[in-house]
Amino acid sequence: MSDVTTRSYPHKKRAFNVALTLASFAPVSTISAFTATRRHTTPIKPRSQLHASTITPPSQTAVGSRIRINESYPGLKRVHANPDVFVIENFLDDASCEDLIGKAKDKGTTRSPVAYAGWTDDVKDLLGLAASGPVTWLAILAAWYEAQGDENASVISLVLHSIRNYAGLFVIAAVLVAAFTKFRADGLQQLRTSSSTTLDDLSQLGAKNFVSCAADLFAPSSSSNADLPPAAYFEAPTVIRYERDQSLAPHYDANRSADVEDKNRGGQTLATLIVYLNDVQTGGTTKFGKLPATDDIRQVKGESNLNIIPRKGDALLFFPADQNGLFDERTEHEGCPAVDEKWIARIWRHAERVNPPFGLCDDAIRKYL
Ligand SMILES: O=C(O)CCC(=O)C(=O)O
Ligand SMILES: [Fe+2]
Repeated sequence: MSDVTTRSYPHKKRAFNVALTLASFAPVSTISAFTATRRHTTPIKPRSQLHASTITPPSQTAVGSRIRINESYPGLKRVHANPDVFVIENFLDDASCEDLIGKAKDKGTTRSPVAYAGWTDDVKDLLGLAASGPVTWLAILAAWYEAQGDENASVISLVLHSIRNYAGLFVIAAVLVAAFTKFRADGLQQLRTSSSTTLDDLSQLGAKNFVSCAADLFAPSSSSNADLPPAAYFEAPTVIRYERDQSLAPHYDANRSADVEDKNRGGQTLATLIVYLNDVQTGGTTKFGKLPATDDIRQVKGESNLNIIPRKGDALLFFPADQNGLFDERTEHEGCPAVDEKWIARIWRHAERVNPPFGLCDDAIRKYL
């Protein structure tokens, strides 16, 4: 069932598929699940994508190959193999990093959204459960109770009363399910405390350079569809600011299954590209709780998990799902609590074209890239 992304958070389970992906989250997102506004989640894919979990993670099915990238991209360094995680040294120059921060400040950042991806499935499941079980039995029971003491009660009137009761109880169940879903979404929002904004104006230096470098990096994976430029698969860059103590809880950027919500934004998230926009001395590392430490200089020392220290201009690249969209459990990651202020910019590369308002518009891609 659902994932809450920034996109999906791990404590999730199918029985109540109430779970965070973004999600990321996603991602997920102005709880994008409840609004039609642009999501600059994670989500918390959400997608998605920090759930209370009684949940046993599903057994890992064989994850296939990731999408192809330009393996000779300058500065590309693998810090984990299978699943592949790369850092890319000096991916963006200082001027681009500063421009991204400046434009995000000018536009203003708002609380980062967490997408409760899969909420439609949850609502369907919960309503189905209520309708087939308690609502039916309560309706019949209430009709039977009403018939007590009425000598003229017939089977037909019992059936009619049951139907009437069923309709009333179903409406009550629907209201309760809606309230529960809203409560759940509000809870997930606590998992991501940063603020963010999307920058889709490719006439701006930072956004243009970020998208154009990302397009070079992902060029080989779009060569199968020559009509679509690599940037057509991107969500518009999201700039995220973490102030002291702000964080993003462990989550997945892909969704286990949130097909309805994912449709408008290019389907599954196949790659996450994060650029650190400032140097961070303390806190704010990006940690992969299921992967071992690396010997790279950006690794937090004395830590047993892969945990990357933000360095201005460096990028981090990983693949939340394989090239066929199969969710990769091993890529769970988190933005550890900030001590120094931390700024990042993120692009999610989806499985299919991402149309505006989530993606970039074709004219701008043609004109600026
Ligand atoms: O802040 C970080 O280091 C990670 C951000 C992230 O995972 C996301 O935006 O989905
Ligand atoms: Fe993420």
